[in-house]
Amino acid sequence: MTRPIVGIISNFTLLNDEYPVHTGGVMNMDAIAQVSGCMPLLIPADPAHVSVPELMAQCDGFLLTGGRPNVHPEEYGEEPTEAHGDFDRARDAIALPLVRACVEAGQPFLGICRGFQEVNVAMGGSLYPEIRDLPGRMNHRMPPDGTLEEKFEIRHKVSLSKDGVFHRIFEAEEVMTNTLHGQGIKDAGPRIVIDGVADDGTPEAIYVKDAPGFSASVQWHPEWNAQDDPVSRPLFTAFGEAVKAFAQARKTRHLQNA
Ligand SMILES: N[C@@H](CCC(=O)NCCCC(=O)O)C(=O)O
Repeated sequence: MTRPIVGIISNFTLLNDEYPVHTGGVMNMDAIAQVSGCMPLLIPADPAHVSVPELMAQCDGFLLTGGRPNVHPEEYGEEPTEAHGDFDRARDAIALPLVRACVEAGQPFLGICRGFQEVNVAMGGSLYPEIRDLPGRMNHRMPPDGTLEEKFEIRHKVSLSKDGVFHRIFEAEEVMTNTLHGQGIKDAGPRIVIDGVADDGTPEAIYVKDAPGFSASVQWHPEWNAQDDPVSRPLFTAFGEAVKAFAQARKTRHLQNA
């Protein structure tokens, strides 16, 4: 039996500073294959290569991965400044309409870090360019130097809404997470529910109100140590179950209409 397919939204990278490639972290693939129980398929996030309807037809769910470049502020009605850093307009052009199409169709997605920010922007929200510059906020960026273990180290608490979506997934009202981001949610989109926050008030866990499918998204990186981490594992398991249910329902519909 074939596994349901999870499209992994890639990042544009210049290999050796010159050779253009679409990349996806192996830890994302491991999490989807080994914890969610689905087949990971790397998606070139560029409308020159793929369209949203094609992706929706071929994949059963999507992992909106982390990525260094920031969502372009024009997507939420602001002018770019130096503080906004680098962009990936091709990924914006695929990921943002893909989120809206998935919400509409009830197709599951899991947003991680940049992916979490994409979900908020796609649903009408905005972002701060650099949250460590805001009064009372801590630095959520990874240490600039050090090993991968040090960069992905568990660094802060996230408090979850009682009886909310994430409380039910984790069976806990507080979880400990890593943190590797500079931006953060400014205004939440009208249907974005902030279901988890860090101690400094930074939104960390969201979902889309009344979305018919799985839409949980997190500002941290659960793909790190996904098999063993007590927070990552239930999140990828819940996502996998949602993708399997969506794939099965779609198959049943196709058979009924054949
Ligand atoms: N650009 C955003 C999102 C940060 C993010 O996704 N970081 C992960 C980077 C992982 C990598 O380098 O591949 C921000 O800084 O807020």
